[in-house]
Amino acid sequence: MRLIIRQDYDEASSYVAHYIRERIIQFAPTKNRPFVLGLPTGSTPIGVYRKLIEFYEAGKLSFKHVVTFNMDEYVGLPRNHPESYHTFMCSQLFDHIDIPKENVNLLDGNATDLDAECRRFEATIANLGGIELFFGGIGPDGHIAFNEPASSLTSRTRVKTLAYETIIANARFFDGDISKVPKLALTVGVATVMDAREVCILITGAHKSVALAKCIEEGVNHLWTVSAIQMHPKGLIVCDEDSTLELRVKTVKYFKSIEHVHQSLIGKENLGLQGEVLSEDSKRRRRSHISDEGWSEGAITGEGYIEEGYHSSSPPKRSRLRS
Ligand SMILES: N[C@@H]1[C@@H](O)[C@H](O)[C@@H](COP(=O)(O)O)O[C@@H]1O
Repeated sequence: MRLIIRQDYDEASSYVAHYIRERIIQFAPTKNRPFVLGLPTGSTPIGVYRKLIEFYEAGKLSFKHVVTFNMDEYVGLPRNHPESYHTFMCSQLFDHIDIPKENVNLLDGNATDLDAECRRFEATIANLGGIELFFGGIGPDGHIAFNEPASSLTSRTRVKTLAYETIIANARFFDGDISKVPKLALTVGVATVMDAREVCILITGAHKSVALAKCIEEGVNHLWTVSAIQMHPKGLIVCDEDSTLELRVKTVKYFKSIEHVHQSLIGKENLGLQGEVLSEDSKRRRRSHISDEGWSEGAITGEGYIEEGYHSSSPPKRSRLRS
């Protein structure tokens, strides 16, 4: 798993928006081979959506061949209610980009058969060959989508009763009135998110620092459902400085040092270890390694070696460098 730490909310959001843009462009989607993107709601992704709209307006990104799946939706809230996730997604993103309406998938919280609606959603994802990149946020209790504490880590899309903490947290969107917050939601499961080929979670603010620490420094735990990302082969968490408050200094330094090496390799991506110009094939293999989970198995930089995240001047015992 990679942890990218940025100074504040804006910088972290910008990082994620660039990441999504890059992935879509690299994928080169077409009508028959669309890029399938999972998306969250909440206040956290707003900065990312703003940036994606900017890319679209500047002609730097098109969503014509992007298919989206949203993580969750309240049960029983009219589709056009100002706080429905449907309304949120249209006003924050879909109304401002060139995504075809038929490419947008949101759970219907007013379906007469909610279980059938959840099965339909999973089947639609499967028919498209799965989700390429799932972008998500978390609640302060470490829940992902509406997978509240103690949700099964193998869960799929289903109806969920909201935790009292989540109802309180979301009351801010309902005039601060807990009684107005729906108590049920449809949500993708933890496994639905983890099945995506890449998962990118944005975590910002001091109020999420305990959840971030549980997710990074402790084991996979159903009480902090986002911690399932530890089992993902391509998991990325992007956070701001405030959210790192509960992390150990060593943990923060470790991930920052990995990123430092990563950056220096990207900057030197045309050169081999001895300064030789790399073949296209080597560059491609190196790029795929660079975009991988990290460098903890011992990677080499121009400045020296890094083993398990710490700089050293002697070579690692087991180098996994591929170019
Ligand atoms: N179901 C959503 C989650 O998907 C979201 O991650 C969370 C955090 O919201 P915010 O980004 O506003 O903190 O809110 C809700 O619970």
